[in-house]
Formats: sequence, C-alpha cells, structure tokens
Amino acid sequence: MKDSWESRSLKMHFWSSGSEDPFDYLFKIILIGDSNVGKTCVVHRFKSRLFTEKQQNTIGVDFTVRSLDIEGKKIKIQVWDTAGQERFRTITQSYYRSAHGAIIAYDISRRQTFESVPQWIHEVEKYGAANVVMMLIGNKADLLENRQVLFEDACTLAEKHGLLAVLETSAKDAQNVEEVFLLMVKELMVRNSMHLYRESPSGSLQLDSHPVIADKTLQKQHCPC
Ligand SMILES: Nc1nc2c(ncn2[C@@H]2O[C@H](COP(=O)(O)OP(=O)(O)OP(=O)(O)O)[C@@H](O)[C@H]2O)c(=O)[nH]1
Repeated sequence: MKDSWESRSLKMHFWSSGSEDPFDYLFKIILIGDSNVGKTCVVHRFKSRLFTEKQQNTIGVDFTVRSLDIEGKKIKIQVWDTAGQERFRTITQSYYRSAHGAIIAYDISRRQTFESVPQWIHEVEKYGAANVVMMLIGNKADLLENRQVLFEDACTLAEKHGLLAVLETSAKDAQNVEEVFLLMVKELMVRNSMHLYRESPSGSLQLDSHPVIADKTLQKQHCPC
C-alpha cells in the first residue's frame, strides 16, 4: 500500500507542477483517529460533496487533493486519510512528519473513540513537526440521540492540549465539514504568510520549519466552554 501511495504522490507532483495549475500555498493535512469514526467519509464529503456508506476500512494511507480560492490566493490542499486500525500504525506514523495540520476525529456516539484522543495527540506530538496545527472534530453529529460525548468535554480537552478548535461534524449531513478545512487552512495561511510552502527542486515537499506563535482567538470562537 505504501508503494502505491508513493507512486500516486509522484503523479500528483507532476500534475501540480504544470503551468495550468499554479498555487500560492500547498498545505498537507493529515486525518487521524480511531477506526470507523468516519474519516474517509469526511474527506469524501469535502472532496466530492457526497456521502457514501463506506464498506471497507482504509488500508494504510490514502490521499485527496482539492484546490480552494481564499482571499485571492490559490490554495492547494492535500488531505491524507489514514487507517485507524492499530495494525497500520507504523505506516501512518511515517506520514506525520510532513503534515502542516492534523485533524483528530472521534465519533460523538462512541465514547471510546473520544477517550483515545489524548493518545492521538501524543502521536502527533511525537512524530509530527514542531509547528503542526491540531484540530479536533466530533463526527456523526447527526446521531444526536446516541450522543455519548458532550461538546463541552471536547472543548475542555482541546483547551488542555492547546488545539486550534473543536467542531462537531456530520459527513452524512454535510454539517461543518467545509468549515473544518477552511478554519485549518486560514490558520495555516496566517501562521505562514511570510514563509510559503514550496515544492523543492528534487520533487519532495518541504515543510517550513520556522516557529509559529499559537493564536488562540479562533479556538475561542468555536469552543465556547
Ligand atoms: N451517521 C453517520 N455515519 C457516518 C458518518 N460518517 C461516517 N459514517 C459511517 O461510519 C462508518 C465508518 O466510516 P469510515 O469513513 O469508513 O471511517 P474511518 O474513520 O475512515 O475508518 P478507518 O478507515 O477504519 O480508519 C461507515 O459505515 C460510514 O457510513 C456520519 O457523519 N454520520
């Protein structure tokens, strides 16, 4: 699986190097969290604006590219959808290092997936870049009658760990999915406005290593706890 991921990555690089597809920013966002919280469905909703009942668990890492125009800038977003299953952990961890943003997902109808969030944060801190931006999403917000996680608890956790924000999403109802990515991208733009991410001459994608100053104002807007 890793091989096929890498070959697709190379194709993406070739495509994005074409003169018809220039961009001002390229951001890599990794999606992590327990199996079956809905990561793939969230990505699919973001990319295709559709919800399809997915039958199979992700194997290793998959990725999607979408371009956005924000404030007159062309933004290219690579979303890396990782497998939540434990047996793929070694593969998925190897992709943390070059992510600019990490979205940690749990399922609001399964408490256990929320209890795992500190472990996922720890993984990002351990394997990710020093300046990675982290966000928390509580997916399956359409399953309100089965709720097992209070939004307030998620806010408390997010504040404790200095995350950018928490949003409850529904890939099924399209609730807040676009907003999650917009919030993340705008934050990355602010933090890196003086230091654009670029593709290196060798074809690998370089991560800006400049330190960033955490901005807690957005977190307050989305986390009224
Ligand atoms: N009700 C509801 N179901 C959802 C939502 N998002 C995903 N699902 C369902 O949850 C199940 C798991 O979704 P996936 O997207 O495969 O979960 P995943 O986190 O990618 O799982 P792994 O690939 O194993 O890591 C599927 O049956 C989806 O149809 C949602 O917003 N609401």
